[in-house]
Amino acid sequence: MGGTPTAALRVAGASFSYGQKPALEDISFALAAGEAVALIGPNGSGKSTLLKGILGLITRVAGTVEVLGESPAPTGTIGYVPQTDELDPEFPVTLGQVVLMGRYRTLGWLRLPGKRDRALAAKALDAVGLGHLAKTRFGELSGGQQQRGLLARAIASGPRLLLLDEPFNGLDQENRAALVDTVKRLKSDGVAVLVSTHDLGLAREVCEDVLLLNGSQVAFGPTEQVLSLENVQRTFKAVGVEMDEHTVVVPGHTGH
Ligand SMILES: Nc1ncnc2c1ncn2[C@@H]1O[C@H](COP(=O)(O)OP(=O)(O)OP(=O)(O)O)[C@@H](O)[C@H]1O
Repeated sequence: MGGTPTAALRVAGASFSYGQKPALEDISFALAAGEAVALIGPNGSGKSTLLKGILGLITRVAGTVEVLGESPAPTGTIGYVPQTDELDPEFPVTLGQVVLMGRYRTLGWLRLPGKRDRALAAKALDAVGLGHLAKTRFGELSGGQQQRGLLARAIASGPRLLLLDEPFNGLDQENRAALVDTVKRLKSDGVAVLVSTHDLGLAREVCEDVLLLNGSQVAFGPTEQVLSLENVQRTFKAVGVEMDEHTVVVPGHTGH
């Protein structure tokens, strides 16, 4: 038969807008099953906008977005982990209940979660190494544990494409290592991962490709090739930008 295999995600000439002028313009890239793409750009460059645009939460004013060759995405195929600072810290539920919520979309409104749903939620929580905290109130967990809990919620829904919005911000070494491990395992199970991050180490460690953004696409391609100092300087539009193993250092830029 031959031909190009269907990408988990294919974005072509896509622009997204909150109102008058597009917030993000002319994005084109593809992501295969079992692979990961890192989205890298300064604050306000459009990383969250792209993830929300792929989810259909923000208006696409040009181009196409296909998930598993279909548009709109087939129901239940995308998992999404937002930034934790978008959460209500008083969320009055346990970690186990948060993860079980990952099953609701698959279930639809009329069925209550059954034994299989509970087993899948427990398995997802174990996958992020937090099975022992299932009964802890979500708001009492550390930021890193909450982030891992939200990842478990997304995993419980059985996604083929996982969108992660800066999951590594402010994580200690233990939580970071646990997240890296989980992402690697998901990839080996065939899940495609699109992750926005300021962590160049993460991009190098788990992402085959990098998409550099600043209101529009600066570059896309294999990680080592695209993450050059010249490209990163163009993306951050700053003279004197330096890179070390993990971060982009921009003079006068506070980052997160
Ligand atoms: N709800 C909104 N309404 C209008 N404009 C918005 C909204 N959210 C974001 N924007 C604008 O869209 C552009 C891209 O923002 P976005 O949040 O996607 O960037 P980001 O790269 O995710 O930033 P950060 O690293 O700070 O999370 C910015 O110019 C921002 O001001």
